[in-house]
Amino acid sequence: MALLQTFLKLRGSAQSVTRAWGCAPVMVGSKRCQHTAPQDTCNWQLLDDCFELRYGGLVMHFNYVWLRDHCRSASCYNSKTNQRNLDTGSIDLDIRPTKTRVDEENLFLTWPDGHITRYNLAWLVKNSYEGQKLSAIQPRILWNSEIYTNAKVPSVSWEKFMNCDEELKSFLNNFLLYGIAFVEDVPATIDATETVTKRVSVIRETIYGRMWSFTSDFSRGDTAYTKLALDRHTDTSYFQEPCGIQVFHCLRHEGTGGRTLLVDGFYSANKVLKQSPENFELLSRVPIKHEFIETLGNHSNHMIGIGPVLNVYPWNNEVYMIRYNNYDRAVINTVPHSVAQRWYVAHRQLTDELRKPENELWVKLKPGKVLFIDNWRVLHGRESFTGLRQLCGCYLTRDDVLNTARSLGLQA
Ligand SMILES: C[N+](C)(C)CCCC[C@H](N)C(=O)O
Ligand SMILES: O=C(O)CCC(=O)C(=O)O
Ligand SMILES: [Fe+2]
Repeated sequence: MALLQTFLKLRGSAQSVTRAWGCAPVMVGSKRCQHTAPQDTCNWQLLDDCFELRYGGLVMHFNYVWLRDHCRSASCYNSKTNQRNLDTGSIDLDIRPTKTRVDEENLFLTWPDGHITRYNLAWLVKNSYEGQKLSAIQPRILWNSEIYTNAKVPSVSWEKFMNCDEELKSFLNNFLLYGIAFVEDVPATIDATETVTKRVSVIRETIYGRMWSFTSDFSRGDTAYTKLALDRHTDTSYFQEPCGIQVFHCLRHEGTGGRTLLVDGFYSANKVLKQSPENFELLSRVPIKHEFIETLGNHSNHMIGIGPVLNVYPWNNEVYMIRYNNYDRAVINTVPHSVAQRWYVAHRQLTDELRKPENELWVKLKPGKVLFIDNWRVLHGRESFTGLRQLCGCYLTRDDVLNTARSLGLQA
């Protein structure tokens, strides 16, 4: 199936991408000049408000302050620490190069004070707005139940996972591609769950604790602590920064039901984008509130998170986080009545997609099987159950998981 081989990314229609600081496409004026590099593959011209470079099949536009600001010379940039030395505040905002030259691999710009900046052309391709737009920040395989099942994503086993970096890498690679990943044969204890988790990254302590373990004892003021079914949702939508990763390990269940539901939120978001860019836009622009109010026993918490259902990178409309929890969604008072109806229509379309049976992946968590969920992408839920059921786990900080992935050479 083509979908399996393709790394899909979510991208908006061209008109919904706003370019606040675009360059003027046509140029008149005395500074206009055209040059061709020796091997004829690189063309450039100094336009009035930007430098235009044609190279590597791309037409790129660079702001002049940007070109001064990103100088990688030793006095402007510390390549040992990868930090900028140059004081951006001291650049003349009307700066223009006094001399421009291109050889096979480099662009040389001489600035009014005589300083020379050398840019490798391939570096410019990679770091230009136009070049960046071509590649997704995060390659992903969007899935419904059939796609995920057919992919036969291998689980890793505890022994190997703990001892072999290649296993950790392939686990993280699958996690980044699909938003879920499993480790099998983990001892059914909170301690072992913590150990397996710490192999991936840093635990995020929250109002629920660091490592948590819960049963249906209603010890906290939330439906999770009951035997009731829970429809698909993301957790901690009421945090300004919802938790990046959720870890689940079912330590015991003597009873029926209690299966876990997983749905790829980005797959559904992509369907909305394809069918109705206007609805996608509403879900990515209109901010709404989620809230957790707890007054139970000695727990007193009031959390509020505000943001759109679909969080997208503004420069390419790639979705990076879905915030979807109908239980915890607060009173909508951030939306004028003229938008409310359209927002509900858009929300309904997303809900209909998320609820399609073919998008549902059901798994029964058993002792030994630890599930990692990308809580910014994959929704989880559960079937109602009977009997004693104990689930333990924790949340992870997202930055640190991505950091581990990058340190192993993965794109994240
Ligand atoms: C996972 N753990 C049981 C600790 C907390 C559950 C939090 C549930 C909450 N309604 C939410 O969606 O964030
Ligand atoms: O009980 C479960 O399987 C999951 C409940 C839930 O949604 C949660 O704890 O976040
Ligand atoms: Fe949850």
